[in-house]
Amino acid sequence: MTPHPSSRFMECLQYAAHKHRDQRRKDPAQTPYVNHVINVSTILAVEACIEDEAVLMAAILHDVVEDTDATFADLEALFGADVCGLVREVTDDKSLDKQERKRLQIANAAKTSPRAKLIKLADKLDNLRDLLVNTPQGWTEERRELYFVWAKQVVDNLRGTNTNLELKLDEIFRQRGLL
Ligand SMILES: Nc1nc2c(ncn2[C@@H]2O[C@H](COP(=O)(O)OP(=O)(O)O)[C@@H](OP(=O)(O)OP(=O)(O)O)[C@H]2O)c(=O)[nH]1
Ligand SMILES: [Mn+2]
Repeated sequence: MTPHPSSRFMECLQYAAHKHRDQRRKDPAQTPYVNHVINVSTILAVEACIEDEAVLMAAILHDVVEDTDATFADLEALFGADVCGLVREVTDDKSLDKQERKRLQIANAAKTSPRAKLIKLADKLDNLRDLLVNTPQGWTEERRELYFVWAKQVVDNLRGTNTNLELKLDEIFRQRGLL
């Protein structure tokens, strides 16, 4: 039988597309935000060969609490405690100021579970691939460069999780002279 996406997975896609519907990425083309979360889940399925469905679902939902009116209670009711817990692990606390959130991403990366680390690696890979070709609107060259430096500090605390993803991230860091 041909494998097919589960109805749970399809509902995740539909939910994320709906919640992020008015949000755009910061690239000059103002790509719909949902493209990013689809990229992250696709990186995990295709490039990291992850078959753990809760991880692929949490990748689709990874920015939905941070960036929309969705709550963890919503995710738990709709998609269950496992998926919700993974999203919780990769969600920044938006009540903190930006500098503190950036510092905590580095510090908390090491304490994250291996399944949530996969999502974080794929998230950074997609953001960095985008930054190689685009400067987000309103960013200076210096800010773009500092994002690569910061992302490497986060990734350094996620290592030992997935060889494929780490090799691809390292290729980018090498290209930028950081490795
Ligand atoms: N590269 C890139 N990033 C974009 C774009 N549009 C939005 N972003 C988001 O911007 C964040 C980086 O910008 P910052 O100024 O450092 O952070 P902030 O948005 O949280 O204030 C990334 O979040 P992050 O905290 O690193 O990860 P996450 O929020 O995606 O988990 C990324 O998801 C885009 O067009 N290109
Ligand atoms: Mn993201």
